[in-house]
Amino acid sequence: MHSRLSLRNITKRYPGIVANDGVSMDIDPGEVLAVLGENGAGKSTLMKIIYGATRPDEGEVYFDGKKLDVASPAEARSLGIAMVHQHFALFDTLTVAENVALGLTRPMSIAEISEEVKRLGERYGLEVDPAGIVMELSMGERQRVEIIRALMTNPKLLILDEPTSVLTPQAVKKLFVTLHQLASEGVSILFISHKLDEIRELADRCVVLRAGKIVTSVDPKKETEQSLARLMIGAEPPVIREANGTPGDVIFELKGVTTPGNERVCGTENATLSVHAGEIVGIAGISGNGQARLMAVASGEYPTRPEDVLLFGKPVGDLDTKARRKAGLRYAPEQRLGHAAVPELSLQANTYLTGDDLVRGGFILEEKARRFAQLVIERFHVKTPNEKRAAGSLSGGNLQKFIMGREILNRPRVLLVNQPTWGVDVGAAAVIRNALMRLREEGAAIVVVSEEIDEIFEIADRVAVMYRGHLSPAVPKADISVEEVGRWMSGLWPGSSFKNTQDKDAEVAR
Ligand SMILES: Nc1ncnc2c1ncn2[C@@H]1O[C@H](COP(=O)(O)OP(=O)(O)OP(=O)(O)O)[C@@H](O)[C@H]1O
Repeated sequence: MHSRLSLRNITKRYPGIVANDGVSMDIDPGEVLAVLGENGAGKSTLMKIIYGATRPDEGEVYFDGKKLDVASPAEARSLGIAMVHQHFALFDTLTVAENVALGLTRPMSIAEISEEVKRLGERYGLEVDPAGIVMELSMGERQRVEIIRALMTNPKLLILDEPTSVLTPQAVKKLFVTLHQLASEGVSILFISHKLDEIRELADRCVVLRAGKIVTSVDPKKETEQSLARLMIGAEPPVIREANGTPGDVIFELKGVTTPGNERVCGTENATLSVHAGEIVGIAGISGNGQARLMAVASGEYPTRPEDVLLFGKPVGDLDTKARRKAGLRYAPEQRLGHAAVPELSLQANTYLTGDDLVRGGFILEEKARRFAQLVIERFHVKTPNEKRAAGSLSGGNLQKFIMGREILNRPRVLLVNQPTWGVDVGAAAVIRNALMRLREEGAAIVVVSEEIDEIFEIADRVAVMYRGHLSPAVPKADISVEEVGRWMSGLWPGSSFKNTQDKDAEVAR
């Protein structure tokens, strides 16, 4: 029997970097293989080569025993190779069904596609509205579209580049059931994840990439999370610092903010939150429950009545993001490319976007910006040859580190962060979380929206949950358990108007 896929001596160089360095590996039919590696280790590059999105400089790819020279993703798909990307490869202005249509290998009408999207969504717990415009979907919903789109091509090899980063724990469970089912039907699965527990749960085998080379191949079920982290980094992973210091005055408030939603975007309903200097409030919840709007309201991207948002006790609801930055509030949004950074611009030029002190009298202070970009790269261990590189050429995790570093090193008094460690490896996640803890110790008020309950419990002082636009009270972390937060994620917090809901979400949470 042939391997489903064999790689022989794959090498890919980019200016100044060998992204893949003589990689050889095999994957059998029905095997689930995880690829583990730090940000920038070369995982995505390898997947793109298999999928025909990038050409290797050297080496061969064999699929079902036949030598392949895949020139394009369309060709890969027609051979039975499907990929779920880390950076969603969706067209923002098209509907879900239209996006799916673009990835199909056989012609289907939009009506047929919509039916199929619904059917697959229900079967695999990946519900999404086929008529929804992608631009207006949450990250979690976009991820679901990507996965459904891949499944619709009936792949023999399914490549998943961090597919669970924005899925709820329940959706991850369902996805894993789906993937196990697909594997038992003979589909080979190549899976990139930074979540070591997921690798242990899902994969039959795990290869570790370090600086473009495979350093080892292990049975992840025989490893611990600690030992996997050590294999990946080549050293002990950093430890998260303990929270020190007591919170000060309330310096940031949302005062019963109600904003209209529409069919696609969840608004907010009487959202109230007070954040003290020197504390981190974590907001848990499934994405698409109003977190994006809440952050837009808090940051100034969605103006409200002045008195809806208070910064240092002053009404700022009608001020834009720039004016709020001037007053000491900064925001690191969820979407790295397009929202937080311009992919075509260099890292240095991306510092101008929120670096108000890098521009004077309409002129850019080039040298200051260059030094600042270098400082971010150094402090946040961003792997890139230099600050002149385009943001879009960085690996996903490295760009995330750069964006977080850009905002944190500006020393904001209030920091709003949406998914701070999305797609970031365990070592780098510790760097980011520690930087947030340090900022908190220095007296900043920090709001972290995260779908990772573990992350919230690791860094937050108080925990709140968002559900259908409603924000729960923020309670001290010591007063609530992970299970309870899980229940609150279905709106079941004390005093909530959803307390008696018997809907599907609540069923799932139980
Ligand atoms: N188009 C490109 N141009 C220049 N350099 C690139 C390009 N694509 C990738 N690289 C570089 O190749 C290296 C490997 O990147 P890759 O995206 O494969 O890493 P990764 O292991 O997937 O990281 P992450 O976990 O952060 O997604 C990185 O140093 C990256 O900056």
